[in-house]
Amino acid sequence: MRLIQNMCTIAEYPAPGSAAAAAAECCLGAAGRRLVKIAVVGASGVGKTALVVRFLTKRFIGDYERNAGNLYTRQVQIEGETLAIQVQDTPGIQVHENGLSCSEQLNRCIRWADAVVIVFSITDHKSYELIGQLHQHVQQLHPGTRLPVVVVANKADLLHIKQVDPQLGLQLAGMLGCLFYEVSVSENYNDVYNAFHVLCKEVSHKHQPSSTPEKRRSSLIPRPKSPNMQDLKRRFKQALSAKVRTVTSV
Ligand SMILES: Nc1nc2c(ncn2[C@@H]2O[C@H](COP(=O)(O)OP(=O)(O)OP(=O)(O)O)[C@@H](O)[C@H]2O)c(=O)[nH]1
Repeated sequence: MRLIQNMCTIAEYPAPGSAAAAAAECCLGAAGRRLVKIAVVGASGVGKTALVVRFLTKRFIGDYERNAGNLYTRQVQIEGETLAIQVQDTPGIQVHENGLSCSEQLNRCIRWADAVVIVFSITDHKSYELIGQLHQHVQQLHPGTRLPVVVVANKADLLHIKQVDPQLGLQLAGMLGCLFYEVSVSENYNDVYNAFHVLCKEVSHKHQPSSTPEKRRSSLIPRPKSPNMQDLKRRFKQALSAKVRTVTSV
């Protein structure tokens, strides 16, 4: 859903891929911040907008209108480094008899992302059933790489009307190789923050070069041989040639 209330703390960005979004990325680049792009996906009504807004503003505002797909930005500190995060809220996914129905807009958002949050609601079994297919779809749109994904089970405060045991979400996430968070966007900010934070950390580590050019260069410089080894080799050769000489002289 789209946020109705005026949120001055959130910088709202146009859709990914547009000229304005590219300009926004350039600005962030110029500020020298590494950029982490996260898409939030899931069935309709599971609380995607509420989750994004909670993460960005710490507030839960229960009143939203249908989501047109907004892009927001904020900065976070990950292991002493300030990263710029762009979070793309997406329209709810529809399910048809023959599987998922993902619009081209949604596919563009997923391709654009460095990481994905897949949300379901514990009060909606159908939203849980989507997770597997959605995860597969995300990975198909990123061939040749394993995109970091976190599965979020939302509305943990509504236990009296739950249709899915959060434990099932944990098991499924484990099978898919994803991180898992059970949250109540309405009641708990910390869990929401942790879900995004851990994802940013994973992306940040993934993008970190395994070794710096300086390290690589130094590993190419041959190490000086141990004088003892050289000495040993010389003595071994001498002994060998002496033996050869004795053999040929016989
Ligand atoms: N009780 C409770 N309600 C929640 C929670 N999170 C979201 N909601 C409510 O669930 C409804 C749907 O939330 P949205 O954030 O609009 O859901 P969405 O996934 O963005 O929906 P679409 O835009 O249709 O895809 C709203 O009325 C929210 O107030 C939660 O943790 N607990």
